Amino acid sequence: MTTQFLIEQIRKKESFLCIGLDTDLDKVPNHLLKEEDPIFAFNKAIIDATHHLCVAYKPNLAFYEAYGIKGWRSLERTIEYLNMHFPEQFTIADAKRGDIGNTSTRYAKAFFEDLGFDSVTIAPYMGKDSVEPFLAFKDKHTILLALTSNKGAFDFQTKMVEGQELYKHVLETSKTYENSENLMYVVGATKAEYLKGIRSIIPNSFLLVPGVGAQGGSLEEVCKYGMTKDVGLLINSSRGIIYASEGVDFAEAAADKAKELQLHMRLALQHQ
Ligand SMILES: O=C(O)c1cc(=O)[nH]c(=O)n1[C@@H]1O[C@H](COP(=O)(O)O)[C@@H](O)[C@H]1O
Repeated sequence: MTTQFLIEQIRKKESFLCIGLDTDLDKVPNHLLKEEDPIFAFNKAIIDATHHLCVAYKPNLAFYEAYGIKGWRSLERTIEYLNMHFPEQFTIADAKRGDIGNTSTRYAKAFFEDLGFDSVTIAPYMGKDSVEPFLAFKDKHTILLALTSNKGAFDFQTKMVEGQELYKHVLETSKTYENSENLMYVVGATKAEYLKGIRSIIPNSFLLVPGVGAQGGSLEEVCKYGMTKDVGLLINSSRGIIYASEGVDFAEAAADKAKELQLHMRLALQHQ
């Protein structure tokens, strides 16, 4: 998907919501456990109930890999379902990969070609030759971890290196990579106060912003400091939406939560 198409979808739907499909069999409603593929049945119901309110879905690979080959099959069915029925949705494989060049190329093929995702999350720690193989794919997006939402972000990411925080080096250095126009960045909603500084380095890039809802980040603050003229934000919520109810009404409850966020986003877009 091109960035331009994503921007058009955001304008059309008045939403920059990304729904995280962190599907956990300990949390899905009991009646679904009788299904042949309960993870896919859950994801399908969530997608059917929410697709008009969001522009992106982000399955987190850990939740699928935890169930071995069955989990991988559920992931495959989920991305196939999205690509076939909702091709306007931007899809993110939240895999947090990155390795030496020839290995990164294989990861890129797995997520972009075999599974058919639009984007993948990547850890920047191994540097240029670990990131560029992902960037080589046209109309595919590499979402680099910049400043993450968790407490551990302060262990390394905010440490001063040669007079500047490490995450700022990640932003600046990655701009010099080949095909850097295919980069997006992760910035946690819990770190909204850093967004002004981040925007001074990457004024236009899209940011994937997790951490609203269950982790306590503020949607309003993220919009205030992170929004660009082309919006430039995808705000993710996973647990806060998909586990809004444990009962048979789980998909409707998820849609209600998604709608709440979308209404805030509509307001933010109107006041842009
Ligand atoms: O890359 C991510 O998506 C990510 C980066 C980050 O800094 N923090 C973060 O929470 N995430 C992911 O975003 C999702 C957040 O889920 P909730 O806290 O349930 O909304 C999880 O899948 C996390 O793995």
